[in-house]
Amino acid sequence: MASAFRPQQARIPPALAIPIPLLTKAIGNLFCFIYRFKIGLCQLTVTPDKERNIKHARKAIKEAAQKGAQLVVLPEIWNSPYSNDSFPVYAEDIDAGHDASPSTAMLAEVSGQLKITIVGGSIPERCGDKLYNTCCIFGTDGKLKAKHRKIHLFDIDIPGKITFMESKTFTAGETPTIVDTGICHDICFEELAMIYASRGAHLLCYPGAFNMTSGPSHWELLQRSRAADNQLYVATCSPARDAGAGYIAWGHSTLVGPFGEVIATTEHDEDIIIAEIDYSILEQRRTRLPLAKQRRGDLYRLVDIRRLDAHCRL
Ligand SMILES: NC(=O)CCC(=O)C(=O)O
Repeated sequence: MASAFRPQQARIPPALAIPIPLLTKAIGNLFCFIYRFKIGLCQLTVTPDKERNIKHARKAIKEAAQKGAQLVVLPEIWNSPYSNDSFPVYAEDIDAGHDASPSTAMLAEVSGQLKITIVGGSIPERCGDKLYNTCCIFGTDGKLKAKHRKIHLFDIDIPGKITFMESKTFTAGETPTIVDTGICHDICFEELAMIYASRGAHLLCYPGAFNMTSGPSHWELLQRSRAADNQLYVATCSPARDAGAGYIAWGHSTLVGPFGEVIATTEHDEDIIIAEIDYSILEQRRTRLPLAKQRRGDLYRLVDIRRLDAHCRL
């Protein structure tokens, strides 16, 4: 997830602020009234057996929670192989209820049971005749807080290296999600991260499946850039690497801090990273290096088109 944590929330007395998240406000905004909490990044192996993938994710979420994580993040496309042939087969109609979506049913059950927030990576979503690459965020009450459809589909063609066209099967989402999560390729777009930051996000989560070409060159660089530019935390969660898969994931799930520093990371095998996030350092760092104040709004400006759209439900 990326949990938005807005300035007025800093007035909440610390006694209330630690450690229980008193959650959520209306219309999709997820507010975590806490300064410090543990995040769990579950870098999972993904197989063609969907039932196994769901059971496996459930087990990993429980393990992360037992280790103290109050917010757990799963990888991009964790219930299905990452392939255009598989997406339509594994897709679930999330809006049609738990029977039609065993993957999100599990997330709802576990988040409520363990009283944790889950950023459910992403799964292929079927909506009418369209497919989306969709991340569902569940609150501590087990309720769906937001659904983010990947906005920037991953189309790449580097001859001899990698060709993958998500747009062959997926339709792009149209709305930035105020719970402030992106999916994978969304991390390449600084404007999106800036919009989230300007709306008060202190943590951006990107479930992501980079590959053996873009992973080594860009994965860490992009996370650290998004974090340093916007002075916030960035969390990424990848599938574990399967060298035999059609699309080989890079792995290296990571938490980056507001100076662009890597706080915790892993290699490419299955792993659960547990790391602490401390929102209180954000204000201190933003005071010491006041990028937001130094920005030259007289020379350049980011236009948040959705904010101007009166019909947009945030
Ligand atoms: N699944 C993805 O969106 C991969 C993104 C990626 O590798 C990139 O370079 O961007």
